[in-house]
Amino acid sequence: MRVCVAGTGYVGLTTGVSLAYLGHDVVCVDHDPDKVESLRSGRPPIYEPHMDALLAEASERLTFTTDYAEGVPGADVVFIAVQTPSLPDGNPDLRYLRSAADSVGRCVAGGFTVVVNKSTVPIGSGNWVDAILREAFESQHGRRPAGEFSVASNPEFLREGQAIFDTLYPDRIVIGSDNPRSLDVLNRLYRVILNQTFTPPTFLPRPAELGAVPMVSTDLASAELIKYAANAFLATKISFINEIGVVAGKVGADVMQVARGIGLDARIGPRFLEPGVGWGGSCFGKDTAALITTAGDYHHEMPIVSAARTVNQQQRRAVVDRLLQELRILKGRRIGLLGLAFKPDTDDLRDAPAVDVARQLIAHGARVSLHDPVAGERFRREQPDLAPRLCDTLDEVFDDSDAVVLVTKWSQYLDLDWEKYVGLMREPVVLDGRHALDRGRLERMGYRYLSITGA
Ligand SMILES: NC(=O)c1ccc[n+]([C@@H]2O[C@H](COP(=O)([O-])OP(=O)(O)OC[C@H]3O[C@@H](n4cnc5c(N)ncnc54)[C@H](O)[C@@H]3O)[C@@H](O)[C@H]2O)c1
Ligand SMILES: O=c1ccn([C@@H]2O[C@H](COP(=O)(O)OP(=O)(O)O[C@H]3O[C@H](CO)[C@@H](O)[C@H](O)[C@H]3O)[C@@H](O)[C@H]2O)c(=O)[nH]1
Repeated sequence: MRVCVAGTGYVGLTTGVSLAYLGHDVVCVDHDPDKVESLRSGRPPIYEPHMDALLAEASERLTFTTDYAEGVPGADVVFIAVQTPSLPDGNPDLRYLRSAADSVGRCVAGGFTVVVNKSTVPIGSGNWVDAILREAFESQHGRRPAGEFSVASNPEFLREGQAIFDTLYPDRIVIGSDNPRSLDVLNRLYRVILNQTFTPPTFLPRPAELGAVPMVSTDLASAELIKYAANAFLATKISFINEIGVVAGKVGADVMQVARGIGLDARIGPRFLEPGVGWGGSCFGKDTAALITTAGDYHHEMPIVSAARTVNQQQRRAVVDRLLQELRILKGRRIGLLGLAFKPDTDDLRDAPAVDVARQLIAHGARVSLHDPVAGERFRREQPDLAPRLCDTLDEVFDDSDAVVLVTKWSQYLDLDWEKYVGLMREPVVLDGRHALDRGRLERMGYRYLSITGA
């Protein structure tokens, strides 16, 4: 099938490259000429495991361009996957979506095209995008559209760092549409994923337990709400275990044992119960804010989701409080932060807890040194005022430091030769912000091990 994808960020690029790998002809459009240039020469502008390999495998069926006219006319499906970041009032900024929909509406021609919102968009955006497409079509063609396109919602659930895995082996595919023809087109587009009949890439084998992938076919508003509800639930689950972690610290219980003990209950499940510094990233903060704002439009408060956000902010402050408790004075102290990306296996720094924690420590007068195995280059661009604190080597981070904090659970930090560094520190304090290090082992090496929950 012929596919066009607007936006080549984490979602758009993953969608475009994966669909090309699966045999579709894909044109990816981005308004940023630097990204397009980089992709044309086979270099993904983002760090995502396996992306360069899949890009190379799918390159024959992939085109990158800044021009919608190269991809939209004659496409069976056009995905809109542009960013929808938060405005200060919590509403998503829809200007990129508006602009993309306008460009698509002007170019759509020939046959029937399903225009799919893959961006996470407020409830009702399907209708809004439909109206923009119609206006743009009319201004371009001088007549009203007569069934050339239909809008559908196909929310994305991929996790950064596992984006290609999640696309090829999703837990489910959700389609919101009231048009049977659109449903049929999207069913055909996704058939090989739904039935798992494609040949997996050698570097990403199919999980043994995976059967057919369920498809949830529903109306536009329900599909849009499914996306927000999923993210709000996951964010709340993490905040819940973090809140339990605080109580565990006070009563002398081990939150990891508690997480295991509740997670074995099939009704609760073991995933997303890892306590620590809390969630960050481009989605949970933005999407919980948008959900609360949407509910507010209907004069409804969302106390559970609001509390999940409050707890998450408290977790970031808890890092500083724990260091204050241990070191008493932070002024002049040298504190190293291990990990800047909001999670391992990505270079994404959006709403990264490390950035918040670094700024809080600096406000307390600490001298902060920062390290990340992958996100350093992006950090220099996006946080220029903090960039001078970035260290190229771990020796620099540990050298003469009063404490180091594990903020991001990169495997490089878990597998570190910790013994080598203990002698470099002025005070051998390790604050394990992810409950991921081996306390006994570190203590035997001479470290003073602290966890974020107070133990
Ligand atoms: N990142 C994730 O893990 C994730 C997962 C699920 C859903 N989402 C949602 O998907 C959407 C995209 O997120 P992302 O992280 O991929 O964003 P991103 O910022 O990484 O990428 C967006 C891309 O769109 C391009 N763009 C912006 N306006 C454009 C236009 N008018 N025409 C063409 N290109 C344009 C930008 O240059 C950029 O390359 C958001 O709504 C997000 O909430 C993200
Ligand atoms: O038990 C856990 C699990 C995660 N996190 C943190 O939560 C954040 C988000 O992690 P994750 O969900 O793995 O990453 P994202 O790439 O942000 O993916 C989320 O957000 C995407 C964007 O909407 C959705 O598509 C995904 O389904 C959803 O998991 C990160 O800071 C993690 O460190 C924890 O603190 N504890």
